[in-house]
Amino acid sequence: MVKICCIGAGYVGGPTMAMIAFKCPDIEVVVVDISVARINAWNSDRLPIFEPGLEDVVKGCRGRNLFFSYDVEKHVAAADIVFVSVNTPTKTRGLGAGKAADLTYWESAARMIADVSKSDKIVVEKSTVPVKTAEAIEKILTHNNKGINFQILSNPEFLAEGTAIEDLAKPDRVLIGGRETPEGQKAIEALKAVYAHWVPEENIITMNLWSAELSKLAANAILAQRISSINAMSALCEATGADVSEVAYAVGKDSRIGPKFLNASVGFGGSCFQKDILNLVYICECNGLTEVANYWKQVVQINDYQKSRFVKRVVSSMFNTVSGKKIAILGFAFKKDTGDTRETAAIDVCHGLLGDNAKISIYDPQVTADQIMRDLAMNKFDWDHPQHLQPMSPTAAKKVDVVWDAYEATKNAHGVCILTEWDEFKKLDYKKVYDGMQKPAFIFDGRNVINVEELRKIGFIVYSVGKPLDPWVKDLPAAPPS
Ligand SMILES: NC(=O)C1=CN([C@@H]2O[C@H](COP(=O)(O)OP(=O)(O)OC[C@H]3O[C@@H](n4cnc5c(N)ncnc54)[C@H](O)[C@@H]3O)[C@@H](O)[C@H]2O)C=CC1
Ligand SMILES: O=C(O)[C@H]1O[C@H](OP(=O)(O)OP(=O)(O)OC[C@H]2O[C@@H](n3ccc(=O)[nH]c3=O)[C@H](O)[C@@H]2O)[C@H](O)[C@@H](O)[C@@H]1O
Repeated sequence: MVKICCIGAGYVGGPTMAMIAFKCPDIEVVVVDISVARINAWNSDRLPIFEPGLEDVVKGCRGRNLFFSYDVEKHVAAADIVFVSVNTPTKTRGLGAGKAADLTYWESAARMIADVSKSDKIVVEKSTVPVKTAEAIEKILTHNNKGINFQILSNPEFLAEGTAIEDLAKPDRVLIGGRETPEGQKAIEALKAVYAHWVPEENIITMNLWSAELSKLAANAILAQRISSINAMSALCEATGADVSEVAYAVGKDSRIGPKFLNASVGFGGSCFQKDILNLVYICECNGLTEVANYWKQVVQINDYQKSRFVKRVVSSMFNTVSGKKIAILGFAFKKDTGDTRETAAIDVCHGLLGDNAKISIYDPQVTADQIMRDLAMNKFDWDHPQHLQPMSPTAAKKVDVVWDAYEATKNAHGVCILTEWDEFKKLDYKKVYDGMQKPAFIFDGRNVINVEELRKIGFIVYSVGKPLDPWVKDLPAAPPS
């Protein structure tokens, strides 16, 4: 029986390995992590991450051929194929801080693999890593040459949170990069055989290591670029009376462009887009490609601009101050159908509003109060962030209240900001929300989920990203000086 061990039981390691175990009953899969709490949660009825459909897949094979353990070394030693799916965050200090990928976790995983291995192994890069990482990993794995053969493969993951199970069950493509040697090709075939249990052969693409590593960064950069492109258009729509949804629809009808990833928003979030683009920028700079680096940097800068533009809209609409006013925040996760808050636009928007002394009341169906408080108190690297988005003092957290109901959050509020596109926000009783609020009642839709006309009829002053402006907002400057 082929044995797989995956190091890292996070948003990628957990679901991807669960899918492999589910689809390949003849393979034993053990997911290991240094976090005991995370492993305990994977072994419990309350999984550590919220992901539609995940529970059924895990329950379908846990204890059969899917296991979660914190006995990292034992399971790595026993495996034929070791996936590494540890975090690769942006460096916060030292050389390349604020841009380069921090490979500390990867390096320590690789050293451990080298130390405990007694048999040949295929080591698979599942984490998103800078191009050429495999070369460094090879050096680490072979540093205490015990005659063991390690083959490194790059097998980047393309799942999106909230749709991870669908994405894993029917991937657009599975990418496998490896050395162009007979041993490298043999390793590629071995990994291909795992995916071939459920992925059609034509969707399994093989290539050289560096192309596979770079393809992952390129895909995320291009996806994020589409969002920044439409968000940049949203600012122009507001200035001209065009409607960004209509523009996106018209543009997306061009079969060369396609309709996906053209939803204007308060800004993209998530653990990867910003981190991977910054990483790409750093790699370009290291290769002397200044113009290319500046091009991609702009995708992140437009995203920061969009978040800060949203905050300015809120403040300027409400008589240029939100000081002492209650603002309801509906949605804190970086997108719907996940409880993940990493790099969510909501953090920057809340910082901006707190910076203007607002009192905020937050409701998200999947994010805990503890998580929100941690997010708002954390120090974020301040690369290129405008002044009002700088880290706040811990005392500011006292002005934050987290509640478990949208109506509670909006009660007595002067304004409502919708920051995540949860389906339930489309179905709220907005008459009830309006009746419970201070007047004039403002609503700022950062996700274009509400029916603007209906809400205006109720009496709300409505701002919706990229939509024709409410007469109230129209007469105000789009971006007053900070
Ligand atoms: N979150 C996502 O949707 C996607 C993430 N990725 C990439 O996958 C990688 C992992 O991302 P996530 O799963 O979101 O991160 P995560 O933070 O949820 O999970 C990483 C896990 O690795 C564990 N870990 C770190 N060092 C370890 C070590 N030495 N030994 C054992 N366990 C260790 C941590 O405790 C943590 O539980 C990143 O490189 C990310 O860019 C790629 C595609 C999608
Ligand atoms: O490498 C990764 O981590 C993953 O990053 C993204 O997945 P994810 O961040 O989970 O979610 P997305 O659906 O891409 O959304 C990212 C952000 O963009 C925003 N978004 C998305 C689409 C859109 O049209 N507009 C928009 O503002 C979302 O609300 C969210 O904040 C990619 O879609 C995945 O393919 C990739 O594997």
